[in-house]
Amino acid sequence: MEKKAIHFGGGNIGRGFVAEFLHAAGFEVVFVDVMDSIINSLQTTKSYQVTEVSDEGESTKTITNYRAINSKTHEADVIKEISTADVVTCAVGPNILKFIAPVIAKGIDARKGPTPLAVIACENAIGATDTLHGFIKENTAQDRLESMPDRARFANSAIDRIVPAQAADSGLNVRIEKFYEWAVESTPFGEHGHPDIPAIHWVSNLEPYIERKLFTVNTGHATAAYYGYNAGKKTIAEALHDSRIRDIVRAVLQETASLIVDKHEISAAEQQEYVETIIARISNHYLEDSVERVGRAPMRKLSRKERFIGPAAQLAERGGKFESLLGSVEMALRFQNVEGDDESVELAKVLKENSPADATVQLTGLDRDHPLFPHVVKVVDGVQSEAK
Ligand SMILES: NC(=O)c1ccc[n+]([C@@H]2O[C@H](COP(=O)([O-])OP(=O)(O)OC[C@H]3O[C@@H](n4cnc5c(N)ncnc54)[C@H](O)[C@@H]3O)[C@@H](O)[C@H]2O)c1
Ligand SMILES: O=P(O)(O)OC[C@@H](O)[C@@H](O)[C@H](O)[C@H](O)CO
Repeated sequence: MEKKAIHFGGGNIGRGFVAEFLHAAGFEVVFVDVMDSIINSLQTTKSYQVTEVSDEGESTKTITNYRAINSKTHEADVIKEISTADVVTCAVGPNILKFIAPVIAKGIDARKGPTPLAVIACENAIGATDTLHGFIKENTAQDRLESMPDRARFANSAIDRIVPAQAADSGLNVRIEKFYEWAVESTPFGEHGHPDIPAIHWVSNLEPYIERKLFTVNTGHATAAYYGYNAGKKTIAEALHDSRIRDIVRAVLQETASLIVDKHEISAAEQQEYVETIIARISNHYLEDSVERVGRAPMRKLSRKERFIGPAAQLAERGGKFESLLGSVEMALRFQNVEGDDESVELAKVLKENSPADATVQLTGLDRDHPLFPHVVKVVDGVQSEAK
């Protein structure tokens, strides 16, 4: 029988990464989304194209064998599909996980087969599948919790591929970079074994992969985005073309590299090579990735486990250097009232209505007695003072 994957989020990474590799692995993909326009296009178009763009030219793959369901209007259909699926993935954004959990919980509860469903959240966040699992448990009857591992297994992942916002006239087609990395925990599947998806690199300990990815790719990317935005640059490539910003990105990545090397079994030389690859990737001008997309949701990006405060807090605890990361935090705090970005509006409000210390607690989740706390308060105070 054909294998079936249910994928929540028919957006950029959903169509341009997850579905591509599920399709290549022989899965039928059922997209679930709440946006009518995406669902309608997926339902009426039998194929779309994923085009890799780089200095070496372009290469295109055609994706077929998918269906699409709107979970807003057809929840019962989604539950039925999950009850007979092999895999559930999602790429909806970390803040949306709580909204997709109830329908996944119902689908899992309705399962009868001998093999548990594999649930893999593909979001830029540490422990995103654990977070989703927590919400699914909250939406499952108490007397069904103990037997849930018979029906579903949950594996965290680290996912890396730059998929910028797509041109308005591109339809379902996606232009992306060639590079990709998809690491997923293998241990949760136990005796059942993990699903057969060749693009996935199965690992027993995900922490080095997700920390290295989030604190290098995303820290560097977001630093370029916020410095670029504040300097009037349009794209990440344009920001990195500015030697001042490029040097700052390098300085920030030197700080996070010291943490990665110190904490994980990754040598300084290997990390340096990784950093160079990342700088080359995010400088890819064929992608036309806007500073607004990469800087989106600044409150999420300033939160405790995220790309700036996450490594800076660990460095502060270990007596390491974090001054350049504080510069990125300052630039992120200035990403206010950006059109189309609700969090940037909320950020401006939090900064306006709170004392520096209270705003720091609210935005970063740092404890007041954490060694990083006074340093961030100073930065917050500085940004608040400019607005007065
Ligand atoms: N774009 C990238 O380069 C990239 C790379 C790696 C990881 N990611 C991560 O993937 C996730 C998605 O990013 P994206 O760039 O594809 O964003 P996107 O906005 O293009 O796609 C998100 C999709 O989720 C859908 N959605 C929202 N609420 C939903 C709900 N309740 N149920 C079902 N679908 C819902 C949206 O309609 C949209 O189609 C984020 O966590 C992001 O950090 C993105
Ligand atoms: O998706 P976000 O908002 O967490 O971060 C924006 C970009 O840095 C991100 O989407 C990258 O393009 C991606 O993580 C590359 O793998």
